[in-house]
Amino acid sequence: MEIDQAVRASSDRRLRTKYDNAVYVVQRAFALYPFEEVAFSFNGGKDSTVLLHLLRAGYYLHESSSVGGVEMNTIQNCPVRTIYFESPCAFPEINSFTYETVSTYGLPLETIHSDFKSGLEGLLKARPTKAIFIGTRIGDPNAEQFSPSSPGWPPFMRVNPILDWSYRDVWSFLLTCKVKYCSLYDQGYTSIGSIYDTVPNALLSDSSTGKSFRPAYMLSDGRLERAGRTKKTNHKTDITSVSSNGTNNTEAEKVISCSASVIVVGDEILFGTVKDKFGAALCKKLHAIGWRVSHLAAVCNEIDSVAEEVERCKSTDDMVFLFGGLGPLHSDISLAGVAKAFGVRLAPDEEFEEYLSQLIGDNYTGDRNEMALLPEGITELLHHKMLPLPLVCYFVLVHFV
Ligand SMILES: Cc1cc2nc3c(=O)[nH]c(=O)nc-3n(C[C@H](O)[C@H](O)[C@H](O)COP(=O)(O)O)c2cc1C
Ligand SMILES: Nc1ncnc2c1ncn2[C@@H]1O[C@H](COP(=O)(O)OP(=O)(O)OP(=O)(O)O)[C@@H](O)[C@H]1O
Repeated sequence: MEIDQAVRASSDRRLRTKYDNAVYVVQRAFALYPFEEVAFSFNGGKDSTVLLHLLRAGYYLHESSSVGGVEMNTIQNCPVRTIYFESPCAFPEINSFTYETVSTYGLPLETIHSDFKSGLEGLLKARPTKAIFIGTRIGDPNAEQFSPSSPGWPPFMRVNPILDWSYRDVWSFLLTCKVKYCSLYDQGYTSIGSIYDTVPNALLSDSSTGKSFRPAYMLSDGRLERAGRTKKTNHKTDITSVSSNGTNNTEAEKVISCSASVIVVGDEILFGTVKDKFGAALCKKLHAIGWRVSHLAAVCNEIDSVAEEVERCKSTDDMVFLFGGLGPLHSDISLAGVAKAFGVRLAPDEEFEEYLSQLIGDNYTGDRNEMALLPEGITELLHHKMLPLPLVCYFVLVHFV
């Protein structure tokens, strides 16, 4: 199978590890659910293009293991039910790439002309669908690749084989496997939304002409992948600009008008096995410096719960303090929740990963399981890097609001 061969022949150890883990997730899903009850959510974007080829590789390996490898070399396609939410605001290049790819790989396509939630409700009513492959990436090594749809959504399992892939991983895969991708990426688009909210990424602007853009794979800092997306507007008045009657605030008034909310994340708080002392102490401190704390909430270790709470608080308060759920465990999902609330992606700190790989030597591949093998001093260092959520929140606030 050409995808598998290309990755195996590559000298990029990190890519091979990411690929093996992702294909394993695909194979697990094919083993767990009846094939006709699995769907693939495909939109012609780079992440879903990666996913398509991982599905082909996973399906090939799954089928060859179930029939003893006989004649399976001929399987090039993965006839998985494919769903595309086609929007009138989609780029024509995205539409044509999607339809061309569907035809090249013989994917049975179901086009849906409504929003995700109601489209999925209709889909599940029309045909039993237990699991849906999605090309979401959140760059969080602790994230769950199998995650049930959120409360309030129709019930299915979201299967996210590339959840922990970085921007660089996506491009190493597409370029190593030499597969076709949508032409917009060669024109400087790095993440594609609708025609109304997406432009080429200015960081790829060709400085000599100022007119053309370099290809998406040349973006060196994957954290800026969404720089070509117009930011969601924050309807809350900027506290440093004007007061409610339109006049400029004095410095003192600005401080007094600040409001905050405090979110503590942790199942143990909700189970009542641990008492939260930090929240109360923080409220006291804030009150002492003239801030109004409008809300103190405890939420469970779930990305969507954290995201919903942050979303709610950030639209009403000037500052949101959040703590808990920041360690290296699977249950530590706060960073992913904050990122989701801001509509941004967590990106692995590739500079730090490189530093780690120099410390550990050639054996480091970026696999999260290797964390357990790290010498104590480095684990501690890593811990320090992951701990200061207030700083991370600050970073998210400063850069994305
Ligand atoms: C097949 C599919 C399933 C989804 N399931 C959920 C879900 O269970 N809960 C949720 O909050 N959003 C769900 N979404 C919405 C996505 O999380 C996300 O908001 C959407 O892909 C837009 O992402 P973007 O802002 O990166 O373009 C789903 C989307 C798709 C295509
Ligand atoms: N309109 C859609 N139809 C079907 N699936 C979709 C649609 N929009 C998003 N998805 C699913 O959600 C995943 C994540 O979407 P996202 O926009 O983050 O990535 P992408 O479109 O693949 O790449 P890019 O970030 O470059 O736009 C997709 O890979 C796909 O599985």
